[in-house]
Amino acid sequence: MAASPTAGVPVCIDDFEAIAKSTLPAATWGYYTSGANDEDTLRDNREAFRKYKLRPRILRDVSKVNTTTTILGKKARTPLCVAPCAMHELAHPDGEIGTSKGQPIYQKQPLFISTEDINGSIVNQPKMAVADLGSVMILSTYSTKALEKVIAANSNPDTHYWFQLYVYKERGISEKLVRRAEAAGFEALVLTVDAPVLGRRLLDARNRFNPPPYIRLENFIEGSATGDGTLDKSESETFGETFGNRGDAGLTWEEGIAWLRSITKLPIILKGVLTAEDTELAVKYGCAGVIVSNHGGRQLDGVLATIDALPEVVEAANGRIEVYMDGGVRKGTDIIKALALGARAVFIARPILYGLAYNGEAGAKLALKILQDELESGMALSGCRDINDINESLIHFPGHQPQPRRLGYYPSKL
Ligand SMILES: Cc1cc2nc3c(=O)[nH]c(=O)nc-3n(C[C@H](O)[C@H](O)[C@H](O)COP(=O)(O)O)c2cc1C
Ligand SMILES: CCCCC(=O)C(=O)O
Repeated sequence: MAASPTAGVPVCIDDFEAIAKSTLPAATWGYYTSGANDEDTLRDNREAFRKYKLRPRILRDVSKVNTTTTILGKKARTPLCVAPCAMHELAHPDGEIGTSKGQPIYQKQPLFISTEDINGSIVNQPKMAVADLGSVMILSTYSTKALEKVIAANSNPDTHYWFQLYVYKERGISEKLVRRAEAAGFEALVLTVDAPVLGRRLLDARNRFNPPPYIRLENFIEGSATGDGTLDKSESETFGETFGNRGDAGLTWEEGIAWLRSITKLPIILKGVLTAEDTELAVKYGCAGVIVSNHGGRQLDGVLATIDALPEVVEAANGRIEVYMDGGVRKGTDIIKALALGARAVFIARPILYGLAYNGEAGAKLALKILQDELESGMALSGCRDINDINESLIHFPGHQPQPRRLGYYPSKL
């Protein structure tokens, strides 16, 4: 874990986290940071990356590194994407619009953050001499800015918006959200399937976490400028209770996925797949992709870290659908390891919230820029010019090809 920032300006994601911890109200910090129960999975998500070591190649021309790829067949300028997170306004009034506008722009050159940047200019005013960069942002059903506003705030055609969906017992609520997402220009629906009930988050229970009154779940505000939904939360319910009372824990492959497919032509991505068996079913039920995710350790505690579950899912998908991952990604080399193990794209959640908490839109931009810079420098240092150069041969893991050589293996004359 990196030390906390010395001059107050974050230079890595752990710095943002340390600042968020000391500045956010305790209950918000608790909601953002915590996992379920003992938080074993929360910890494992990060720790597991360390087991996979890199096998860099040398003396390849890496004077230019290109992170362009395709996601669901559409051009993306980087495989670094934004996962859905409820209530960005808890971090900063810019909310999801700040995240959205923060996403497409980053400074293409120089590759590394300069002293000048560290001294502040990029923090307060991200440089505009930048190449626009686009990838995917998934907007949560529980966003604090209405879905129409978030998509309208972006002008970069290379940025793709997907809408994350929870299915409610009152299907009409979910159907309305689907219709609005379609009309607004969202390109895919991300159905979160690891939360039939809410995980037991002890910190939230102790804090009796409830968003402050100024927080509006704009996708549900009836009669607002853009919202026409009907899910309003009663005063006495906590956020978690609302979720438990309205969400449909009875959802199944046969009925639920078939229902969703029957009401939309948008591609459906399942978020929260951890096994080969469910990957096979996702293919069978016509899903376009799966996100290997354990909800950032917030749902079932004790499941595999996502980087450990990824190879099984990639193997089962066998190129038939795209496989993405999220969970514990905090460094450029984490992204490289996930891509090397077969992820098409990688999503981040808490780093964005910490970026927003630091400085709104500019903070979200800075967090993304740091990760993108780390991805590019990591690729250069591994001898990868192109995303397609990142493959399994970059990974060393005990039991994984190539096998580690035991001491004494080499002939003594060498
Ligand atoms: C505060 C918070 C809110 C979240 N809200 C949602 C949500 O509304 N929908 C969803 O599918 N996942 C949600 N997630 C899960 C993330 O999309 C993602 O799976 C996970 O946090 C990734 O791990 P990371 O935070 O380590 O990057 C949330 C996560 C956090 C931390
Ligand atoms: C109340 C749950 C919705 C947001 C969410 O998915 C999370 O907090 O993890």
